[in-house]
Amino acid sequence: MKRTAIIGAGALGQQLAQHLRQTVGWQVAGFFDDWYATSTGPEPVFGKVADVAAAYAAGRFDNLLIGIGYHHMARRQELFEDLLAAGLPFAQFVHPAAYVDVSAVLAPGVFVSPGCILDLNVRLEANVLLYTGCIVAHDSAIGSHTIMGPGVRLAGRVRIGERCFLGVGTTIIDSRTVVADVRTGGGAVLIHDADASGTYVGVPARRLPAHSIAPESDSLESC
Ligand SMILES: CC(=O)SCCNC(=O)CCNC(=O)[C@H](O)C(C)(C)COP(=O)(O)OP(=O)(O)OC[C@H]1O[C@@H](n2cnc3c(N)ncnc32)[C@H](O)[C@@H]1OP(=O)(O)O
Repeated sequence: MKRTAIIGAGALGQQLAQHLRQTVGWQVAGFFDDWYATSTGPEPVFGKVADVAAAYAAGRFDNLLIGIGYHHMARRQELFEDLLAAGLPFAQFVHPAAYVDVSAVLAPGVFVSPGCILDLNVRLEANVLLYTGCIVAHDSAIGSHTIMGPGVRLAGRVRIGERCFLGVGTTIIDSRTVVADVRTGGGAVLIHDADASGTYVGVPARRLPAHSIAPESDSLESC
């Protein structure tokens, strides 16, 4: 049994932990968090992010997952890359209630929630997180650190860039490309390429002017 530590003891970290706790062969060792000194779950907060390497050397956990959510995409990437470069091993979690075709390729740090379906030749790059019930059809590829909200649906041959957040229920038709740093609103339907970073909403999706977007929060709290 591998003991997994989670970076981030807030809402997302607790959701990831709950899936691990209920999955045979997985155990939550504890959390690392620069803000929270305690966890709402049964496992301890071992310390801050700066303490991860020492705790690993001391044998307190076997591998890591990132529980930093869509309000902090740059931090999500930075932490993953720094810890990987420091030689920390990342887990790769696929919930037993997900279907993943044997041809799918999943990179380190990937998290696939219950109810997801990944079809033929799907590729998830490093640190991708799929919330519950996402469908990724054949030959689609999702870039590093990207998060897909509940019930996102990608048709075949869709390409998603790095650090994207696809809001709940987003649908993207086949063969479309989404560049890096795109965010979509809940229920957005992309029928064209998203060829500029920014926020896309509606049916069919339109890109919002930059001034109408709320700034990201400072807190690491994020679902
Ligand atoms: C497990 C989990 O919970 S994971 C998290 C899941 N959560 C989500 O998926 C949330 C997705 N977020 C949204 O949909 C948000 O509305 C965002 C990010 C698109 C925009 O949020 P904000 O920056 O606060 O923008 P704001 O609410 O001011 O809306 C800006 C404009 O976009 C429109 N708009 C916002 N969201 C949507 C939407 N989902 N669909 C259609 N139009 C939308 C607004 O009507 C407004 O239009 P206007 O300028 O013509 O009046």
